[in-house]
Amino acid sequence: MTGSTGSALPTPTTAPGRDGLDAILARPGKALIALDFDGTLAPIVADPEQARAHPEALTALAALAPKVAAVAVITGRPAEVAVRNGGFADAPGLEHLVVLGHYGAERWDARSGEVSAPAPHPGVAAARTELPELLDRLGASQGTWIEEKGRAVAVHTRRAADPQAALDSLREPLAGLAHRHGLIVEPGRMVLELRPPGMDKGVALTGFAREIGAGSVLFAGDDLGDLPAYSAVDKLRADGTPGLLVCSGSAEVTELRERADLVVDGPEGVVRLLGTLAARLG
Ligand SMILES: O=P(O)(O)OC[C@H]1O[C@H](O[C@H]2O[C@H](CO)[C@@H](O)[C@H](O)[C@H]2O)[C@H](O)[C@@H](O)[C@@H]1O
Repeated sequence: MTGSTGSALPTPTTAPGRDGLDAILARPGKALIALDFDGTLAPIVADPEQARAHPEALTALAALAPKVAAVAVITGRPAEVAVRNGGFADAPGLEHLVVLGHYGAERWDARSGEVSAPAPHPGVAAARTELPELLDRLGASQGTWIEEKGRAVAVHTRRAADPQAALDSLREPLAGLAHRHGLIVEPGRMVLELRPPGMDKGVALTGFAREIGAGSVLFAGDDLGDLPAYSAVDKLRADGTPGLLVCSGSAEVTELRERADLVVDGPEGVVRLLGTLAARLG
């Protein structure tokens, strides 16, 4: 499913994907370009605090944004963290950017510079309190650590000697903890996040596409938390809105590759695609 890269626009490998790209090219002013952050716009690193947008990302986004209906970042990160690590605040050309954080529960608008969000779920505080003792009791692998996310709490294993084994050993106990406090577990790349139910990137993407009256949608992601957005694009397509599913390819996650219309080479490939699309839209 890998499309060609370089200065020519790659050709999606599926018919719906080709229709999606054709629709974006035919009526760019109706196109929504929606992008995940970590692993898609920002290369994966061991310390999430150090994750930054690819050096060419802002240039590509700023070139594309004025030519399409909207550009949105849809991320599991708190919105303000994605804005900070992405360098999105006050970025020239991105005056209308929207960042939907916490899988869409939070929203930052570049126009106002403000974040709107619902009241915190009480289960998050309760789970947070129990989590360190639970990890101790389980003898969690060295390198396992807790990320405080405000509206959620996440357990990372990327720094463990065997990250996948460390992650797998925590799945059941963390599912139990989440369940006791009315939360869900969001699995990701060497991370298990305990977060409130009721929102996902698919709901977020569909809502924003409706809000702006999108006539076509491009969504790019790399991780399991992006699958609901893939399903949302499938549904939009079934309902008559063309869409293009882009996978920011990695060796860690294969599920998106199988459903994507176009697989590119990680954030480098995503940024190249965005830049090429902007150039093509002239
Ligand atoms: O929805 P996303 O924008 O993809 O955010 C998902 C999670 O991203 C972060 O974790 C991931 O990136 C880290 C930095 O590269 C990496 O160390 C970690 O292994 C990845 O899972 C973030 O820390 C999580 O809170 C986000 O939910």
